Amino acid sequence: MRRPLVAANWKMHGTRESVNALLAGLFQPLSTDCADILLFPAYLHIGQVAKALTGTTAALGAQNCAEQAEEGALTGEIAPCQLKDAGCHWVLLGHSERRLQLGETDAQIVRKFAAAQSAGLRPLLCVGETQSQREAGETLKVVTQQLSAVIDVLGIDAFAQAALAYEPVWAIGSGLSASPEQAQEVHAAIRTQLAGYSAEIAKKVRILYGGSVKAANAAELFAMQDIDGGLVGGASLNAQEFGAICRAALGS
Ligand SMILES: O=C[C@H](O)COP(=O)(O)O
Repeated sequence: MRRPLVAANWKMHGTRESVNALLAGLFQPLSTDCADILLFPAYLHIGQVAKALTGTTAALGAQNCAEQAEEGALTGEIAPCQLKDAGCHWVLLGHSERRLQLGETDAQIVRKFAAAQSAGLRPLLCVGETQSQREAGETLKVVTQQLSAVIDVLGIDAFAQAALAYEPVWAIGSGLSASPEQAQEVHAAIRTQLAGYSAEIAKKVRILYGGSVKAANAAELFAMQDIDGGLVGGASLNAQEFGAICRAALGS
């Protein structure tokens, strides 16, 4: 049985003050044993969130990292070893906003994945198709290619400590979630692809769904066999809403 994981991606949101208010509102979900909870604040707020999470079981992650594990002369970048030092356990990689708006390639994502792991961070790799790819019937092809890009270079063992998030681009921030059946179809395909390399890893790896997850739809999404939790954007900026999503994971 896979323990549910609910992750909050705060993206480029928040001030020191609003982050403190959000953390205060999250005190109850963070201290209730309903799911593994993971917060991805903006880089600037990592220290502040790390301090607030002391004594809770919640984990901390960064939304991105540099392509090399160690520090060096690379202006404006943040090395995985620095994230680890700041208290991060996880790093989000391959989010569609980075792939599509910043031109991040599979090759870069693979280098970040390797760098993160060698610094002791666990990657949460995002995959997902655009609206036009879905309409062209290319959903499974796109998602399996994004996953293969990592497995082909780093091998299946790279997923022993990692997690995946299926995030259909058309569902992100749109209010239009994939239906539980649409999401389950892709999650099952991802697990089957992993099982082609290692049945053990396929069984263990958590595959989160992301894309307009809210309190109102979380329970039905998390009830699906291969959906092991959520990667929550907008709704994670509201403590009550995110708390309800975490509680929904308890019933899954
Ligand atoms: O990383 C989170 C996803 O992009 C989902 O965002 P959303 O919940 O605002 O649709």
